[in-house]
Amino acid sequence: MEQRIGFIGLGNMGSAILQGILASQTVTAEQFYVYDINPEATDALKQQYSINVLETAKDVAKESDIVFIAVKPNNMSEILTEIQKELKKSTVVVSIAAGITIKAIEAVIGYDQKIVRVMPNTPALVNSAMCSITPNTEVSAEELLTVRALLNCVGLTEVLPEYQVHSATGVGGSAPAFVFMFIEALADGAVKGGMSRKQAYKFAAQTVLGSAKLMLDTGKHPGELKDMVCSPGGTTIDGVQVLEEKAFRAAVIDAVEACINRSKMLSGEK
Ligand SMILES: NC(=O)C1=CN([C@@H]2O[C@H](COP(=O)(O)OP(=O)(O)OC[C@H]3O[C@@H](n4cnc5c(N)ncnc54)[C@H](OP(=O)(O)O)[C@@H]3O)[C@@H](O)[C@H]2O)C=CC1
Ligand SMILES: O=C(O)[C@@H]1CCC=N1
Repeated sequence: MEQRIGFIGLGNMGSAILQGILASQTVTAEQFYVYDINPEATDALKQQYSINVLETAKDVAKESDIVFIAVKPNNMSEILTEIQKELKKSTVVVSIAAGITIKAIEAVIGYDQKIVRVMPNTPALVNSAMCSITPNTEVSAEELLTVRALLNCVGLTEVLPEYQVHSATGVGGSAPAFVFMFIEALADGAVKGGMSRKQAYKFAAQTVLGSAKLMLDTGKHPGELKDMVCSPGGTTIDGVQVLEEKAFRAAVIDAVEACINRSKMLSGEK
């Protein structure tokens, strides 16, 4: 890939995507042009990779063929206003901000600008992200392929209509936080039973990883896979009963729904 890739904002998510792409070796470090208002965010990356750290967001916009904007949603408007005049017509602007619609971005940088809205997640750092991708009508099939190829370097991608991005935020963008809470809780249970904290985290994390892989690789329904674990009169079914009594699944559904509602609120739909 020969494009110059820009990043404005290199916090948790921006740096995870950038480092994930670098690890895939599809793009060289020299092809990256980056800026973050916080020098600490770029200092660490600069020490590790020979990326181009620029002085302003405008400079990044000027240099890039594809520019990722990875600042918090409430910083989006100021950044878009700042870079708007520097964008070439051919530049593809990729926004990963939760709750910021393509329409809202177009309203600032122009309806003829190429925009791709992405909802990624932090497993991008280890090449295991799940990203939704939504282009506006200015983006050609070839440009969409290029952005998708970049994101495929950091995990799996699905092209979605924009109304589904709220759900992608709940089940993708935000969900790693819920999974980490689950892993932490699993480990706490094992520690309660006498296992060392270190071993408990290893067991819990590998069990979540392995279970997810089992489902993805076999294509089996999660209910069927759950049933395969529950031996009649065995240990697991007792645990399943406790989770049902404590409304585990209802709590998870409500958590995802809360993310969806917040995403709708941020985008002015609610
Ligand atoms: N974290 C996640 O798991 C996910 C995040 N997202 C989206 O990604 C975006 C970034 O989130 P996240 O990485 O968590 O946030 P962070 O706060 O970790 O990163 C944002 C970075 O942008 C910097 N920044 C703020 N203002 C500017 C500016 N004017 N110019 C350049 N850089 C600036 C921040 O600096 P400072 O800290 O000094 O303000 C910070 O380093 C958000 O819009 C979020 O919705 C999407 C999916 C998942
Ligand atoms: O919490 C947030 O708003 C961001 C978007 C999805 C994950 N983190």
